[in-house]
Amino acid sequence: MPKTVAFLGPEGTYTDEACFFYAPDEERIPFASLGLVTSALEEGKVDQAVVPIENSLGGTVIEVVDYLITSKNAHIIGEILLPIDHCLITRSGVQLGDIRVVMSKQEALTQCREFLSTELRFAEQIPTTSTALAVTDLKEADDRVAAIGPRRSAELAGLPILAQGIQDRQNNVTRFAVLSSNGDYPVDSDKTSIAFDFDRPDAPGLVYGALSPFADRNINLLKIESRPTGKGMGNYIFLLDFEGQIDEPHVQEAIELLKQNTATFKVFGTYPRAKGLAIR
Ligand SMILES: O=C(O)C(=O)C[C@]1(C(=O)O)C=C[C@@H](O)C=C1
Repeated sequence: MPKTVAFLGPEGTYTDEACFFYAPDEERIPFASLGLVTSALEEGKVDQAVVPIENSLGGTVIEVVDYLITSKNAHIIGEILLPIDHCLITRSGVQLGDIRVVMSKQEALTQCREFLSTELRFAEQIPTTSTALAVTDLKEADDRVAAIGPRRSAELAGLPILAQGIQDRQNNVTRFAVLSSNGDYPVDSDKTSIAFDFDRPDAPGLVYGALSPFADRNINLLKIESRPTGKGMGNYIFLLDFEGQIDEPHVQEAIELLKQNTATFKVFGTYPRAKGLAIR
């Protein structure tokens, strides 16, 4: 039986493309928002989900990282790096000077900040649940409205592209995570993502002390960031990506030492690191 894989719809989103790249032969199911995608996984309605987690211009997709922090079921089992090339899409016959409103997912608006602030500086920006939804909504909108989305979403909607490559940098890439509710990890895993917070008040050397067991064992850290815990100003949970599989002895040693100072400790997943960009 094919697996069911949830993704952020409708058809034509960047996540649709990443999901197709990951699971061309599985049953791919679109959901109307990221919240609905993660709930479907959490409630066991689908086997897996593909979600955007980080962009090279805009940084973390906060909604997804906050879901991973609280989820009881989700594990990262893979990642996909997709080049992101944004198009300005309109109804037919519309010129740049006609546009008063630009709709897209907030992440896409953020990635096109320079274009929007120079070419469309007086246009109102309206966030939508996905880029492709903004594009399909154009069909019911008037000529003053434009959308930012992938070329494929314009093709699917039969709408013209007024400008392409409007993101602030040409080498714009989004990292997507493949999430599973099954705890098994892929055999060829070589990257691990964890989260932790400290069991003691802030003090000099706290983060240094937590990370030094990784440096001492030659474990390459790939990413570190913090998110507020919500328990008050100055309370953070740290998110760490590093090279290595969770059950390698030197990784286990570093984690055991780290855990001596943590209140919360969670493994988001151990999975194969993306070897290159997903080719279209
Ligand atoms: O709206 C989409 O098309 C998506 O797939 C979501 C998303 C995101 O949230 O990061 C994915 C890639 C781009 O960075 C912009 C939007």
